[in-house]
Amino acid sequence: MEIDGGHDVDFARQTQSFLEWFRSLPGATFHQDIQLVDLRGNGAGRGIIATADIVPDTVLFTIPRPSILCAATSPLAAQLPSLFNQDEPGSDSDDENEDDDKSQDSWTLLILILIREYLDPNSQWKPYLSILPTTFDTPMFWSDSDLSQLQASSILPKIGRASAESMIRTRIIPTITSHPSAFYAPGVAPLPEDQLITLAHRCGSAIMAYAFDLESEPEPTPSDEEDEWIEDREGRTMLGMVPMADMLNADASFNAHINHGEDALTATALRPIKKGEEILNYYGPLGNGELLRRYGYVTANHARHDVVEVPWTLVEARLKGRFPGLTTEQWTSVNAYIKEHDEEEGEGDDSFVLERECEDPDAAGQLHGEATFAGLPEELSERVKVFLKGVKKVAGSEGDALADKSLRKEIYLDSVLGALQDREKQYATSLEEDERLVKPERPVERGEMALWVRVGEKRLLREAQSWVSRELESGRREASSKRERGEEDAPAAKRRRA
Ligand SMILES: C[S@@+](CC[C@H](N)C(=O)[O-])C[C@H]1O[C@@H](n2cnc3c(N)ncnc32)[C@H](O)[C@@H]1O
Repeated sequence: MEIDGGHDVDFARQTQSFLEWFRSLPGATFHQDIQLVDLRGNGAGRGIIATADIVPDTVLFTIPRPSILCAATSPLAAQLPSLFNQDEPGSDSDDENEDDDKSQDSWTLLILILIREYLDPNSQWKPYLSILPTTFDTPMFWSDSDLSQLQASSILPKIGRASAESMIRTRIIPTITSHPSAFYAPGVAPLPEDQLITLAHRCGSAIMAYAFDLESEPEPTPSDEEDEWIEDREGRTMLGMVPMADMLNADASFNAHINHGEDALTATALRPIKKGEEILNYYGPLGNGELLRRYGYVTANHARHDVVEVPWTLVEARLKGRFPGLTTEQWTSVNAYIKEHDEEEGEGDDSFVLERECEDPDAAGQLHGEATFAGLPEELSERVKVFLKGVKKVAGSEGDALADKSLRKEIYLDSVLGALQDREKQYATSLEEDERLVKPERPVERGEMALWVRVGEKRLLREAQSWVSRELESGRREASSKRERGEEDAPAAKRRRA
C-alpha cells in the first residue's frame, strides 16, 4: 500500500489536515489519549496508537453518520436518483432494469460515489480522500512474477483482475460517460478513459480494504391509505467509507470495536490498552490468503484461520484408481448417477475447503487455545458416498464388496489422503524448502507475503494428511480386530448367509 505524501513532511501534513477536518465535523470526537501515527516503518501505513493507558469501554472516537461517504450522503443520490432506487442485480426486475443505471449493486455504486468525490475539486471529503492510498499491495496489482510466488495457492483463482476490469468497463465507465454533469463540476475536463479505468480500479481496491458494511436506514412504513407494501428493505446493508474508523489497522487479536449507532459510529476499547500499544480492529476470521487478497498484508495471528482448497477432481482420480476394472461405459454411468444426484440435491462442489477448528476471539478480542485440524468437510464425505453408491450400482461383482462399511471408509480416507498428497505436489517447492526461507518477522515484501500464504496452506495440508492417516490407521485396526473376532459389517454377513 502506498499513500500520497511519500515525504515525511507531506505525510505528516496530510495526517494533520485530515485530523483537523475530522475534529471539525459536527458531533465528531477524538480521545485525547490516542494519536494517528505514521507506521510505514512497519509496512502498516497510518494507524492509531494509545498515548496513555486506556480503560475498557472508553469511547476512542465518534464518527457522525453524515460524514460517512455512502449512498445516503452522496450528492449523486440527488443527481442520479434512478441509480439509487433499484434492486440488487439478480432480483426480480421491472421493465426499466435493462437500463445501465439499473444494473448497479452496493459495490459498484460506492465506486461511482467515490469517483465522483475524487473528480470534484471542492469535495467535502477532500482531506479524507487525500489520505487514502494511491497504490495497493493486494495481488490484484501484482506482476506475473510476484503472482508466481503464490505457486498453487487457493487464492490465485480468486484474485479476479479480469472480472474487475470487465465490471469497470461495463458498469462504471458507461454510467460516467452518459451522465458527465453528475461526475464533473462545470469547467472540469472529463478524464480520458484509461485514466478513468485506473481511478475506478483504485476506488474498487480502496473499498475492498477500507469500506464498512452499514445498516441502511429503514424504509418508511406505508401509510394506512396505501394498500400495498412495496418492499421490505429493513435490515439491508449499505457499503460506506467511514473516515477515521478506517484508520484503524487490524489483527485476529484486537482491542477495539466499531459500534453502529443511530446518529454516529463509535470506536470503543474492548480491554485495557497500554500507552504505546496500537489500537486494532478486527476484519474477521480470515486466513492469510484472504487477508492478502483483500487487504494486502499477512499476520502471524491470522495463520490459525488459514484455509486450503482441494479440487474434487483430485479425490475423484484417486477414487477411480481403486476400481481399475471398470470400463469407460461404466464410468459414464457413474458420472451420470452423480450428476443426477447433484441436480436433485443442488450440490456439486468443484472443490472442498480444509480449515482448522478454533475458538472465536473472546469479548475482549483475545485469542485462546490452539487451532487444530479436526476433520474433513462433511460435503466431501457426502460426495464420496454418492460416488461409491454410483460405482456399486454399475460395477457388478466388483461393486459387491462396497456393501462393507469399513471398506467404504477405507477407500474414502485412502483416496482423500492420496488427493491431499497430490494437492501438495501442485506447489513448485516443498514445505521443507519453504520452511527454511520463512523469517519469523511479519513480512512486508510481496514475495515474502506470498511465501507465508503458501507455507500456511502446505502446513494445513500436512496437518490434514496426519489426521487422515490416523483415522485410516484406527479404521484398519478396528476392522482387523473385528475380523479376528469373526465379526463383519451387517450387509456383508447377510450376503454371505444368502
Ligand atoms: C482500513 S485500512 C487501515 C489504515 C491504513 N493503515 C492506512 O494507512 O490507511 C486497511 C489497510 O491497512 C493496512 N493494515 C491493516 N492492518 C494491518 C496490520 N496489522 N499490519 C499491516 N498493515 C495493516 C493494510 O494495508 C490494509 O489494507
